[in-house]
Amino acid sequence: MDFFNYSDGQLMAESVSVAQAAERFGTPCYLYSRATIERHWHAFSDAMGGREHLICYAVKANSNLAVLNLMARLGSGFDIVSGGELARVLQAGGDPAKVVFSGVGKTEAEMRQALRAGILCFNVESEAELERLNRVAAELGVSAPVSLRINPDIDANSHPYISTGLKQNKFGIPWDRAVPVYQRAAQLEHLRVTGMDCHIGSQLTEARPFVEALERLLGLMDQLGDEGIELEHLDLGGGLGVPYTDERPPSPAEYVKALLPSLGDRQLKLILEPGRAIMANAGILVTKVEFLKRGEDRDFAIVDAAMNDLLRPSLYGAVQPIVPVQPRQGEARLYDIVGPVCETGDFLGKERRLALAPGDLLAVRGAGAYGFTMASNYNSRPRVAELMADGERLHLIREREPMAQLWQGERLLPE
Ligand SMILES: Cc1ncc(COP(=O)(O)O)c(C=O)c1O
Ligand SMILES: N[C@@H](CCCC[NH3+])C(=O)O
Repeated sequence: MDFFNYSDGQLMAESVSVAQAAERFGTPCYLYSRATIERHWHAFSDAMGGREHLICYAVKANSNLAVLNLMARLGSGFDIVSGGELARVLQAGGDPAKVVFSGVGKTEAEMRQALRAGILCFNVESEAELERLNRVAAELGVSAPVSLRINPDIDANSHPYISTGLKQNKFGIPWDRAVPVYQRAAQLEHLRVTGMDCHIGSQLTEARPFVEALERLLGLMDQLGDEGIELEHLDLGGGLGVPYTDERPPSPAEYVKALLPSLGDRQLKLILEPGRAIMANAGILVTKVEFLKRGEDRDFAIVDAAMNDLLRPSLYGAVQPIVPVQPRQGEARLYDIVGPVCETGDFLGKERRLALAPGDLLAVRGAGAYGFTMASNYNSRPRVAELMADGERLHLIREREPMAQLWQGERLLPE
């Protein structure tokens, strides 16, 4: 459920006309809906009933400061994967005590930064990382809160690039090493073992793999309990899918409800790290048709947005709906919707049946997650503006990059 609907033949973002937003701030632009973001966040939180929990929004999905600030105002925690994401969270007013730090390659500098900020815990992904974290914490004279990311070897049935919980993936500590690594962690003087973590993949469309992972982790926790290692929290990661087209994933409420029975009355805080499920359908990418071109066996609609603005179709073959902002009468034809970037793989959608004329506006739906955050300057294209609708109000939350920013920091060689 989102707040992008048609009214009087016009696509609206809440009560804001998308066409007027494009007129005012130009295209391409990302346009988000505050009400949708808040609704999705609450859907997770409300389904928890009385259970102790923390929603740690996955910053990588959309890290605009205005988005992070909305999360902070809701009381959200954050899942980060870099020092840059931590800096953004702090800049946006997020609470460092609600930050979990994931990722396989944390540098010493990032560890220092996070220890100084006082984050909730490090989701440690390898034995070498554990040793490094202990050393860095010792240098600072502090104790680092640690949760081990366990790779439960579970098939998420998602795209191979975004499945993370199989033993051939680079993520997490192998299932069969979990107990000895916990024992090692418990011995290290500058670590405090607080939790267990996993993240099995992204865009999962069924609850079953999550429940399986949860049960595997709970079994492991019981084993650790026998060894005298008691944990305070269990972090099940993110990964709940969204309906882009005809996928039918469980809703956040159905997903949380599927998890709760396995937890029973254990005194354990449940952490979730949703990104896509909160943001994907809270945003659209608005783009203008520059040219229509008749091809041999298909037509092309050449639009002003490209793979550098929204990479998912090119990278994963992801299919996201593309709809007219002001639907017109007339003959609908089959179009490949392509951008101006010099790559054959530069497309936003293939074989879409649309009635189009040059100058028309299109909206790519489901673009609020992994849209702007994966954007690049390829072909020296400035990154686009980001807007947020809030009821009848429209806010510019990131300016379109000025040309000069393209070469900011670059230097010529001396004569
Ligand atoms: C460790 C971790 N947590 C959370 C997420 C968020 O995933 P999603 O956006 O699928 O909810 C990801 C990305 O897949 C991740 O790698
Ligand atoms: N970027 C991916 C998801 C990867 C999630 C990051 N762990 C996507 O757009 O679907």
